[in-house]
Amino acid sequence: MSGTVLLVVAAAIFNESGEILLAQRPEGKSMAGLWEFPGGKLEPGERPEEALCRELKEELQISVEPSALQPITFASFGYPDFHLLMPLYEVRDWRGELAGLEGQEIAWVKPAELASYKAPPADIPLFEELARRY
Ligand SMILES: Nc1nc2c([nH]c(=O)n2[C@@H]2O[C@H](COP(=O)(O)OP(=O)(O)OP(=O)(O)O)[C@@H](O)[C@H]2O)c(=O)[nH]1
Ligand SMILES: [Mg+2]
Repeated sequence: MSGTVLLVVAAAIFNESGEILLAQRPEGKSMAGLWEFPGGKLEPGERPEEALCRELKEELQISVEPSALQPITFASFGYPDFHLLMPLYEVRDWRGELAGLEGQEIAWVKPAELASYKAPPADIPLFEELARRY
């Protein structure tokens, strides 16, 4: 059994070619080097959509309207020290120049090629679902 439930919000950002953005977790964070969806934890009092828009601004410099977040699916995964609950939202519209602001590498990946990126275990079923759906 893992401990407390941690709510993390994440985005599948699609470009006009239908590729999805993955970001590489920076050195010094847990699971450094693995490829993941941009996003993060909620701050106290935040709504999930509000938190995701804030994270996308902080991590990628883009402005996204909460109304532009479309729910796709979610991850529910037991890590040794917490249980991750992570809704994944589709994002196709944003303002601003997209750039990795935390020194993270980014990649635009065709849905069918997601599986070749090394990712946190919680993300594997999400990669499979995206490859099926898009
Ligand atoms: N953002 C994000 N986090 C994920 C994914 N998959 C996954 O297991 N996680 C886990 O969710 C947790 C929180 O994510 P995070 O580190 O991005 O949180 P954060 O942006 O608030 O960063 P911080 O901890 O530096 O404040 C981490 O333990 C992370 O490993 C994913 O695809 N995207
Ligand atoms: Mg984050």
